Amino acid sequence: MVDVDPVFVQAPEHRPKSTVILAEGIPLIDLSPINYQEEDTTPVSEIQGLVKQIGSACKEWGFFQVINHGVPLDKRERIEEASRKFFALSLEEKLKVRRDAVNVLGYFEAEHTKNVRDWKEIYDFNVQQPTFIPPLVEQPDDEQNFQFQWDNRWPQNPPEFKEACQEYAEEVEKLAYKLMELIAVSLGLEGSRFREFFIHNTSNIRLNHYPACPYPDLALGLGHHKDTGVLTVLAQDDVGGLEVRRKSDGEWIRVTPISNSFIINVGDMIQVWSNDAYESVEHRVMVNSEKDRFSIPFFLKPALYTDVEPLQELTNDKNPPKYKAINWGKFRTARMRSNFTKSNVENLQIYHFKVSQ
Ligand SMILES: O=C(O)CCC(=O)C(=O)O
Ligand SMILES: [Fe+2]
Repeated sequence: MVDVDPVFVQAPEHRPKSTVILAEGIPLIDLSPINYQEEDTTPVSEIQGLVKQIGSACKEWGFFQVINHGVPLDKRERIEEASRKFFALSLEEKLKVRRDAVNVLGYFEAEHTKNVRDWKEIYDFNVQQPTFIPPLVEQPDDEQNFQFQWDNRWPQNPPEFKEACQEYAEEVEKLAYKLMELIAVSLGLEGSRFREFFIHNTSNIRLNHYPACPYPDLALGLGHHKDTGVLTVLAQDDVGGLEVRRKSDGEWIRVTPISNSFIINVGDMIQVWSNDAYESVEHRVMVNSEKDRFSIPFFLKPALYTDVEPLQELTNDKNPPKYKAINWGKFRTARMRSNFTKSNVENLQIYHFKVSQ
């Protein structure tokens, strides 16, 4: 045990507990009502029921699982297979598409969450290409290295990788937009209220590989964090290890894998838009000493130029805006930087934008 690299070691209060509480309470929502072939055949009452379920899941948990979601299983299996093949390549091969401080997309094996290194390797690609970076996003430290767009870095192997990724992205993105419509309605807004923010979206998909770990009681696959984007649609395999911090009592709850389901979680930007009506929730990933684990989150994110602030319709004299506007591009860039090093400074969080009341 003494030879574990200290960069991976979690502070005692963040280490896994020996007892696991299973997530019986996490809402399981059947999305069949939005997946009728002909739209007008869906009874209104079913949609209303669904909206209600989504609204209370977002309020009480910030986390829920969905089934009958409309994403074809063959597309999901294809990207899962491509991901396994990619991570099985030699490190040298994977490093050919490694991300760096300038281009944020590609392979990365040294990610830190809250300044502790995660026991995982990842591959990121953006759904919409190219991603143009407006000049206001960041003052480059070094003009020559400043990029005006982020490009996906596709590996040569496995040969079907790019196509598998793109086909899956198209489907999972549709699901994310449907969920956003339901969320909008559940907040009393027009279903299309959020659409404008995603015209030049920066949504991305991440392939996560958590190798079996000899120190599962000291390290985490992914340290506790909240997702910064708008909404996450996560495909996890059958190994398990994801834990969510229950809002009601702060306990860490294990999310039991359900085959062909997705885990949905509210991100920081919904929290800001909804003026804290729906809050993003902390989660983390355990590793184990026997099995590798794979997961594939889709992160719905707005355009870089978006100023995210509490929506006017959701604030009033009695419920004044709790946040100042957050420029998504600046926020995202600041967070990206902090992923590169183990520093002692906390990275940028939405509460730094809280209006003092
Ligand atoms: O691997 C998982 O189950 C969760 C991944 C996650 O939370 C993330 O990548 O932000
Ligand atoms: Fe996450």
